[in-house]
Amino acid sequence: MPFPQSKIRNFSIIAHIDHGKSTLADRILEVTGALTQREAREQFLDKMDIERERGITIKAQNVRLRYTAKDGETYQLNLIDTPGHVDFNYEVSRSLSACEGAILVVDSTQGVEAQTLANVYLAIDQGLEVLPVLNKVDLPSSDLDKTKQEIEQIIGLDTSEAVPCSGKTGIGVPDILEEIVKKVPPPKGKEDAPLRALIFDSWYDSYRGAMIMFRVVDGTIKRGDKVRFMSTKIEYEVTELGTFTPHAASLEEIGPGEVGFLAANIKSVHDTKVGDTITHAVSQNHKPANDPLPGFKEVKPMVFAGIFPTDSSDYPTLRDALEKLQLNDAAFSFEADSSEALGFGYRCGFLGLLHMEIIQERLDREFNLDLITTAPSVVYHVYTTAESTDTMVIVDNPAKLPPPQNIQRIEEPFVKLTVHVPQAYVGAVLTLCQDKRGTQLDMTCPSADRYIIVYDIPFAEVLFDFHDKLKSVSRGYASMDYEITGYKPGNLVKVDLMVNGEPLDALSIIVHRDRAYNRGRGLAEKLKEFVPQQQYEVAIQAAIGGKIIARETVRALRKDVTAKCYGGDISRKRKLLEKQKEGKKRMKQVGSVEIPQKAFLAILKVDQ
Ligand SMILES: Nc1nc2c(ncn2[C@@H]2O[C@H](COP(=O)(O)OP(=O)(O)OP(=O)(O)O)[C@@H](O)[C@H]2O)c(=O)[nH]1
Repeated sequence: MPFPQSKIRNFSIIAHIDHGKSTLADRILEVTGALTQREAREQFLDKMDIERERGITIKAQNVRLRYTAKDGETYQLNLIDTPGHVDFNYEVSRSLSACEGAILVVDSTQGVEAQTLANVYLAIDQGLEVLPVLNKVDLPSSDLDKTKQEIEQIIGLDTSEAVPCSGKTGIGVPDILEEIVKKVPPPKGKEDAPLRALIFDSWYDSYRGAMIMFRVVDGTIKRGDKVRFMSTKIEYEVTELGTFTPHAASLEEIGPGEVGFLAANIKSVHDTKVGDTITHAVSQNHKPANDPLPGFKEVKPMVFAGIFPTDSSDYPTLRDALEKLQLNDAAFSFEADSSEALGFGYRCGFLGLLHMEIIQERLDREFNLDLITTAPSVVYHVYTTAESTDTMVIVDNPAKLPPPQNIQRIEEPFVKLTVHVPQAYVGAVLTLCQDKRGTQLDMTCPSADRYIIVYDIPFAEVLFDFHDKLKSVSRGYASMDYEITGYKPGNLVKVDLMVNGEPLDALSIIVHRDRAYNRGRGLAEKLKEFVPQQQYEVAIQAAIGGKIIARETVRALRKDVTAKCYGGDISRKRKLLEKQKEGKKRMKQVGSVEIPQKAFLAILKVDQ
C-alpha cells in the first residue's frame, strides 16, 4: 500500500546565501531523529568535499523523514535542500517542482537580501506555500521586528506566524515542523492513473550506472517494473528503488506524492534527461501515460571557456569525465575545440564563474586531470557583412571572432542587476555600476536604511570581479542578483596577445573599445609577470586587429636551479630537478615559451 498522500509533506528550504539553510536542514534531521548529533554537527547534507570546504551548497540533496506531529499522526516529510548561489538558480527551481511548500529562511541579523527575493519569486511562481522563518535568533544582533517588517514590505508575505528560530541552538525547530504539517498542502496525485514521475536530478555511480532522482506525481512505481523515459522512449527494468533517510535505504515501491531514486543499469548517460517523465512500458498490468509532465525550462550556459589537458594523452579521459559531470549537471555543456596555442580540448559552457570553478575543481579532484582553462567569455552575437540572409554568428570564443572588416556590429548580453544596500554605501554602488557601463533603471527605499538599486548593465561587466568589488565598496553589506534580459549592440573589439610573435589565441578577449588600450597594456604587463625568464629575450605584445598597442619584454636569464647545490650532493640536486619538473606540469608550450596555467587565470584579475 502506498503511503497515504494526506500524510506526505514535500518541502524545500530557500534562502539568501549564508542565511543558514544547511544548518537548519541538519537540525531538522536531528530533531526528527534521522541523524545523530555528531552527524548533524558535520553538516550531513553538504556531501561534496568542495561544498564543505567552501561552505556552500551546490547539488540539491533530498531526505525522507518520519515525523510524529502534535496531532499524534505520523507524517512523511520529504526535505529538499537547495543551493543559494545565483549561478545555481536552475537547481532551485527544479527542486521546487518536487514540492508543495518552501521554508523561507531569513537571517534576522541581516534581513531580506537580493537572493532572498529571487528565490522567493521562484517559489511563488511555482505556486508553493511559503513559510517565512527568522533564523539566527541566538545572536545578539538579531532584530526580529526589522526583519519581519522587511519581509512584509519587500516581499509582501504575512509574518504574523513567522517562527523565530536558530539552526545553531535548535530553538524554534519543532515549531517549524508543526507549521510544515499544518500549512504545506499534501500532494494530490492520482493513485490509479498511469505512472508519471518527474526526473529532477541524476548522477553517475560507477557500479550502478546512471542514478535518477524523481518525484512520483501519479501512479506507483515498483522494483522490477519495466519503465519508459517519455522523451527518449527508451525502456529499462528498475533494479533498485530507494530513498535517503539520509542514508540510502532500499524500497519496494514509491507511490504518488513520494520522492525517491532508481537504478536500472543505465549505461549511457544520454538516456536520462532531467525534466523528463518516467512512465510504465506497455505490459499486461500497465498502461503508459499519454502526456508527459511539463518539464523544465532548458538552462543555457552563459559563460564559456576552453578546457585543455596539459598532457594530450589525457584527451579521451577528459571527454569521459566531462560526460559524467554533465549527467550530474544539465547546465554544463561541452564540445570539442582546438587551439593553436593549447592543442585539442573542449569548449565548455557554464552558468557563471562559480559554476566554472566548481567544474574545474571536480575535474581536478575526482578525475585527477591536469588541465589548463582559458579566460571565460560571454556569448556574443556578431552580425557580419556577408550578403547571405543569415548574417548573425554566435561567438562564445573571442579567438573565433571574424576579422574586423567582416563585422557589421557586435551585440553583447545585458542583465538586469539588482543590488540591495544600506544607505551609507549607495553612492559607492552607483559609481561602481556607472563605471561598469551600467544604466540606472530604478532606485527604491522600501524600508529604513535599505535601498534597492536596479541597473541595466553588460553581463561581461558583472561576470568577472563585480561581486568582489561590490562587497569591497559596501564593506560586505551589499547583496546582488541578476537575470539576463537580452542583447544590445556595443562598441566592442578583440584584443590579442602574442608571445615572441606567436599569437596566444587562448588569451584573446573581447572588450569595449574605450577600455581596449588599457586592457591590452594591463594584459601584457600581467603576462610578463608569469612568463618565466628564458635564455633569450621574450617579447609580449598586445594588438587590436593587427595593430600593436603594447609591448613588454621578459629579459633573458639562464636559471640554474641546481646552482645552490654545492659539494656534489646528488640526492638534493635530484630533488630540485624533480621539483622543477613537477612545476612544469601545468605549463603549456607556446612556440618556444612555456606559459603557466596561472597566467590564463590572472588575465581575469586585470582591472577592467
Ligand atoms: N549563530 C548562528 N549561526 C548560524 C545559524 N545558522 C547558521 N549559522 C552559521 O551561518 C553560516 C552559514 O550557514 P549555512 O547553513 O552554511 O548557510 P546556507 O544558507 O546553507 O549557505 P549555502 O549553503 O552556502 O547557501 C555558517 O557559518 C553557520 O554556522 C544560527 O542559527 N545561529
